[in-house]
Amino acid sequence: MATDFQSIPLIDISPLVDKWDDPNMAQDKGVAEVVRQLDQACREAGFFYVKGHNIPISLIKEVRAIAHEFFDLPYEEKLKSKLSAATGYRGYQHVGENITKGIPDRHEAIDCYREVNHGMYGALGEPMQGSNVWPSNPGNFKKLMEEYVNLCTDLSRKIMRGIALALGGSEVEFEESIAGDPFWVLRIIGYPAATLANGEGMPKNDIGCGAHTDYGLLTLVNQDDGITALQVRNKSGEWISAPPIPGSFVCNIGDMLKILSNGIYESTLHRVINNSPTYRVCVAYFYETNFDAAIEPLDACVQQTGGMKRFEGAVYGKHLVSKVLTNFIY
Ligand SMILES: N=C(N)NCCCC[C@H](N)C(=O)O
Ligand SMILES: O=C(O)CCC(=O)C(=O)O
Ligand SMILES: [Fe+2]
Repeated sequence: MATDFQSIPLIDISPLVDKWDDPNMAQDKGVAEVVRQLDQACREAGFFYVKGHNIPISLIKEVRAIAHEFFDLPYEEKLKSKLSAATGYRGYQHVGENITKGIPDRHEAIDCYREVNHGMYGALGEPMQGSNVWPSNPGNFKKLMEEYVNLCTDLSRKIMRGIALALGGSEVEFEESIAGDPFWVLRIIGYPAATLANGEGMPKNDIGCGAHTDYGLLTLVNQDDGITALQVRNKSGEWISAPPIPGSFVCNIGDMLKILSNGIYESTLHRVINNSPTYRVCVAYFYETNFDAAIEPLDACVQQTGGMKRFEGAVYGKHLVSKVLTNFIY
C-alpha cells in the first residue's frame, strides 16, 4: 500500500547483482539486506532508484545522447520512421500524438517492442505484429538500443529475483510461466523545452506525460541529468519529485506486479511535468511478463493478505493491446 512517502529511496543492489545466480542467494546477508530495502520501497512508494547495477554509465549516457541526436533531426527525417497500426505501433510519434486519459502529452517518442512474428499469439498478438522501425540516422541507433535492451532485460530479471524473495516466494517465482520469456517495451522519449507563459516569459508547467501507471512488472527509467520532471503520487495525493541521480535508474512497479502481489505492492501513479528551458530525454525500458501470461495473485501473497484474491486475473498481452489501441489520437 502506498504511504505518504516524501522521497524515493536509493538502493545499492550490487550484492544482488553479484549473487543473483547463486543457488544460496537467499541465505546471503548482503542479498537479504537488498531484499529488505526492495520490499520496503515497493510497499511504501512503488518507486526506488538503483545503483550498483553494473550497466556501464558510458552506455547509459550514450543511449540518451543518441536519442537527443535523433530528436534534433528535421521533422521530415523523423517521419521516415513513423508509427502506425501497420507497423504494429512501432516507430516515431510526433508531439501531441500520444494521449493519456484523453489529453495529448507534450512529448515525441520512438516506441519499440519485442518482435511479434505473424500468428505468434493468435488474435491476441495481431495488433502488435511486426519488427521495430529503427531510424537509419543516426547510423548506430539500432545497434546501441538493442545492446541496451539486452542489458536492461538481464538487470530486470535480477531485480525481479530480489522482489520475488521480498514477497516470500522462491527467487524464480517470476520466471517460467510468468516471465520466463519476458516481453519488453522501450520508449525513447523527448520532451521539448517548456513553452513560455504569456507575457511573463516564465516557463509553464507543460504536461509531458499525464498521470498513469505502467503496464507490466518493472520499469527502468534512464533520464537526463540536471532536469527534474518526473513526479510520483503519494497516498495523500501529493506529487513527489524523482530528480535524476546520475548513473542510477529510477525503477517502478507495473500493473502485473500489483496483481501478482495481491496489492501488497501497487503500481504507483506518476506523471511528467516539464518546466525546463532545455529539451529533456528519457529512455524508459519496461520489463513485462510473457505476452500471453495469465496473471493471478501468487499464493504466497494471497496468504499474507487474508486469503482472498483482491484482483481478477489479467492476460498481459490483452492489457497491453487495450492501452496501445487507446494511446494515440487516431
Ligand atoms: N508502456 C508504457 N508503460 N507506457 C507508458 C506511457 C503512459 C502514457 C500512455 N499514454 C497511457 O495512457 O498509458
Ligand atoms: O519521462 C519520464 O521520466 C517517465 C516516463 C514514463 O513514465 C513512461 O514513459 O511511462
Ligand atoms: Fe510511466
